[in-house]
Amino acid sequence: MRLDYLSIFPAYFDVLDISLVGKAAINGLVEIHAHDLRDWTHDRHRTVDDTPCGGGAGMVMKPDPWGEAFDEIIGTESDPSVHVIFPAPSGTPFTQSAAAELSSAQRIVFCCGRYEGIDHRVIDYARSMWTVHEVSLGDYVLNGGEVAALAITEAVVRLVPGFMGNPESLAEESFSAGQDGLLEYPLFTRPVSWRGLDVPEVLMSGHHGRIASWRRDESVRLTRERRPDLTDSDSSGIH
Ligand SMILES: COC(=O)COc1cccc(COC(=O)c2cn[nH]c2)c1
Repeated sequence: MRLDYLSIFPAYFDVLDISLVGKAAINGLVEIHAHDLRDWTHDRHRTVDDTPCGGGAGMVMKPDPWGEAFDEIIGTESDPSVHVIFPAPSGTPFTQSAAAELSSAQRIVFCCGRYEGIDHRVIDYARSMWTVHEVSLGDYVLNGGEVAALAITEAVVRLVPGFMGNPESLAEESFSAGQDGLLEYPLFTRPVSWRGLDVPEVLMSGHHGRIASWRRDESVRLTRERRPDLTDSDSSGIH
């Protein structure tokens, strides 16, 4: 999998060389390329933004640098196998299933917006050429798409076959199919008693049926408490 990052702060992605993703990059599973959008400007100030047509506060990212960067980084041929991701507050909520789908992509290009956003024609052009995803990580606003791109990268790359040392652990995570779309149950390890707090007895019983039942009950309780929106979805085992 090749990952490209287009940003006016490409140094954000240096961290990928040391993190979990770095290991994947080293063993050839993932190839990382970060690019400075200003490399595709031609004025002395390397300008990437301008005032919004129609007025309004803030600045909008100009389309020209994006178009020239696309030409050089991705090419001028249409190719639906290339996934182009625009993190944005206005995007579709990013989910574990979206991460799973993207984990089989051969190429993902992250376009990190700043200011008030990117000229919409950039997204329209990208949609005419590649597979575009405008995704939101949540109902809040960041200063730019870089942090969101890092989060999406981690969610996707850890699902790439061969990346995780113990793939079984993926099956029991929150939101994974193995959990029926429920939140993960509470986890414990040794010592059995810690600062007056004990591991639930059932987990020390060695009775696998009771342990499975306790874990399911805890997942249902937590999901009902924290994520009632998940309890009605078809994917969750509770209704
Ligand atoms: C079409 O894409 C764009 O115009 C992107 O423009 C912007 C503008 C400001 C901030 C961001 C970063 O994304 C978020 O804040 C975000 C993502 N998830 N939740 C919050 C992106």
